[in-house]
Amino acid sequence: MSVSVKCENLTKCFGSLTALDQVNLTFESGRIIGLLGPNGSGKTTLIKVANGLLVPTEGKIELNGLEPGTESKGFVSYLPDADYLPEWMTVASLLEMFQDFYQDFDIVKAKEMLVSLKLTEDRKLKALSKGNKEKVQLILAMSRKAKIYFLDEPIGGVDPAARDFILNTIIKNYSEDATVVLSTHLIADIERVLDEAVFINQGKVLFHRSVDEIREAEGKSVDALFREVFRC
Ligand SMILES: Nc1ncnc2c1ncn2[C@@H]1O[C@H](COP(=O)(O)OP(=O)(O)OP(=O)(O)O)[C@@H](O)[C@H]1O
Repeated sequence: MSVSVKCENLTKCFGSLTALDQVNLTFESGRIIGLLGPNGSGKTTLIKVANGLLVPTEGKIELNGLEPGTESKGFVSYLPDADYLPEWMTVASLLEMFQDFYQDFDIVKAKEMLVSLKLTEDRKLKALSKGNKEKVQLILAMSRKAKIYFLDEPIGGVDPAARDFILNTIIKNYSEDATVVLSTHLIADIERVLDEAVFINQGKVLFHRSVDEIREAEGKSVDALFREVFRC
């Protein structure tokens, strides 16, 4: 295993608001890590900084030793939390676009996943329901043979019946030396696939532990611990 994501004193301020506050984290390859925290805790901000959409105010993040930029985009697959693809494009044309953009895009795998989720290629994105649009976006992100995946709320809008398929897709489709960092509020659904959990609150890391260790030491699930730590 090698270090694939490293944050050193990573800080991001929006005016007087500190969205990320001196974050120090190290993620190794081959791990699936859940970024868990209440609304507004800084999860999306961290993922955006990692993907070069936001610039740190202080500190840095490195992806396989590189700061986010053109080179890192070649091996980092990013699923944003909001719709980001042109709505007028059909699923088929999106597959072609990804194939043109990313050398590591596996179109055969993407097509197989579309069939499994009963999605057809001829429809325009704008004609799809919210959940089906999310499925298409996730399929595109997971069909890259990337080294690092950042998935911001990958199953937020997806119906419970499809969630298991999608989680299995995530597990099945990432290679053993890749790293998956995902943010979610659906901890109970997702924790079975997680190796590690980062609890984050008001931009600060509360802890970063292995999921097995949490279960053994605390005698409860990650979901139960989350509810306890962040009880309103
Ligand atoms: N572009 C921005 N301008 C100003 N403030 C911002 C901006 N983006 C995020 N914030 C603020 O930064 C903080 C962290 O937001 P972020 O979206 O990272 O939280 P989150 O943990 O992803 O939340 P959620 O679970 O609700 O998606 C919040 O207080 C948010 O209002």
